[in-house]
Amino acid sequence: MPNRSWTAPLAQVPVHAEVTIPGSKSETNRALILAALATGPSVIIGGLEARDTRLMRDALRALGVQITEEGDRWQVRPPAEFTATERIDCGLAGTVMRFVPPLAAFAAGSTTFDGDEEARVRPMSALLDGLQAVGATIERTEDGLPFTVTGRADLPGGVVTVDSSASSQFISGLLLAGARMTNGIDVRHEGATAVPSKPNIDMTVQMLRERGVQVDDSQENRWVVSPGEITGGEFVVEPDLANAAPFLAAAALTGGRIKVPHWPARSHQPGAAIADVLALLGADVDLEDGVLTVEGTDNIESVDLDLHDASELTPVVAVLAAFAEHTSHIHGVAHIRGHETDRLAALAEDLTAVGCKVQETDDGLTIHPKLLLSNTWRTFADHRMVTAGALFGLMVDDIVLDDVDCVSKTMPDFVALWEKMLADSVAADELNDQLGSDQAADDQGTVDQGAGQA
Ligand SMILES: O=C(O)C1=C[C@@H](OP(=O)(O)O)[C@@H](O)[C@H](O)C1
Ligand SMILES: C=C(OP(=O)(O)O)C(=O)O
Repeated sequence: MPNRSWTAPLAQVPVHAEVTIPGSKSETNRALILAALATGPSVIIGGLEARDTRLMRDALRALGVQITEEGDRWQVRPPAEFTATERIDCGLAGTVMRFVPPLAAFAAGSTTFDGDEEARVRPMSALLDGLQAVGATIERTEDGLPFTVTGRADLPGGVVTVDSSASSQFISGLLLAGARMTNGIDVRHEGATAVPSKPNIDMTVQMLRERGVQVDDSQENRWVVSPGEITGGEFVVEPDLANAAPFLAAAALTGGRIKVPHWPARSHQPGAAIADVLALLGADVDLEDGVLTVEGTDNIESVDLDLHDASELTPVVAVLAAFAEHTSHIHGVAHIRGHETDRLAALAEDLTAVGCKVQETDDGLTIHPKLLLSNTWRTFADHRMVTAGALFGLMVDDIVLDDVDCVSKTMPDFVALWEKMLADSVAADELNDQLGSDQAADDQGTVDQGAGQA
């Protein structure tokens, strides 16, 4: 399919809208995996409908799981035993390539995993080493896709030491399947740097505990999952807070106001950090009755931010930094060179093309804001480069994204939601003008009347 380009619309007025964000990719795909491993049926409510979760459902079905979608209620029936399948397509989904192989390791037979061309360079070896250590057989040529998993229903499990510096998903993948292993699993991280995206591991632990699994995470860099049953049940998915970020950032950038309903009071999604990050960047942020409101002020503050725990936010923060008065620094995100694309290189290229001065560091970016120009914004098959380009295009005319469809990885309705946000903002502005002129006419009437009475 040819790439579809899209000219990001300019903000005609400061944005002013309420935006309902679809379900979290990370929670949806964990809920599906855990429902597949459970001892009884589950219902997932509000799961994300997007490419990554479609690939996950297809992968699980191929391993023998029954899934039926009725609107936003998905019924999941686990199989008595997983069945091996010829090929599983991971697309570009980290959660599929890192969470599904441990399930294939319970199937007696061989399953080959492959994915998009861009997926073949994403790191995998820590997970594959870990799976070998717990008893699976892996055939592989490189540190990545494609590879073949040959499993057994009675996978022993046990102690596994992995270097998870490149992604938290290696640990999450092993933990999610650990309770089903004969001895459970005891995962330790030993590596050059701290595990990134730690809140995502906390999310894994919490979702396991909600399903009756015992997890000991009391020691740093060690997670112990006891063998036992994973219970089914009914589970509700939170909105995807990383996908809320570009909409909320639009308020900060245009001096407008965006409200996002159903914002969780507490969440293990790294995207929850957007509220604090936007406050640091100068916006007014308020959470009341489950609605997060971000209101832009006149300026974007420059920042010095460690995004190691919330690296999904890097593209949005980098774009905001391009509109600050002074230089900003982002660090702690070396591992995002292994995300959908090398995000540090991609952001440096796009921001340089539109006039900023950007330095890539080992683990981040230094962004000096400069004259901003129209240009092509390359998206590198990365959904977050689409949302970042849209954000940039609110302020600079004629920003053309070379491929917008890759946003379907986690938000197929992004363009519609973005354009609706802008249309609602124009409508709110016109209404405001109308109310303003009605009020002025009323005031004038009062003055005239008053004058007549005098
Ligand atoms: O477990 C998860 O659901 C995720 C973990 C993180 O990956 P890394 O640890 O590779 O950053 C995050 O960036 C990704 O979007 C989703
Ligand atoms: C890194 C991301 O995705 P994945 O789940 O494919 O790793 C992301 O969505 O920012």
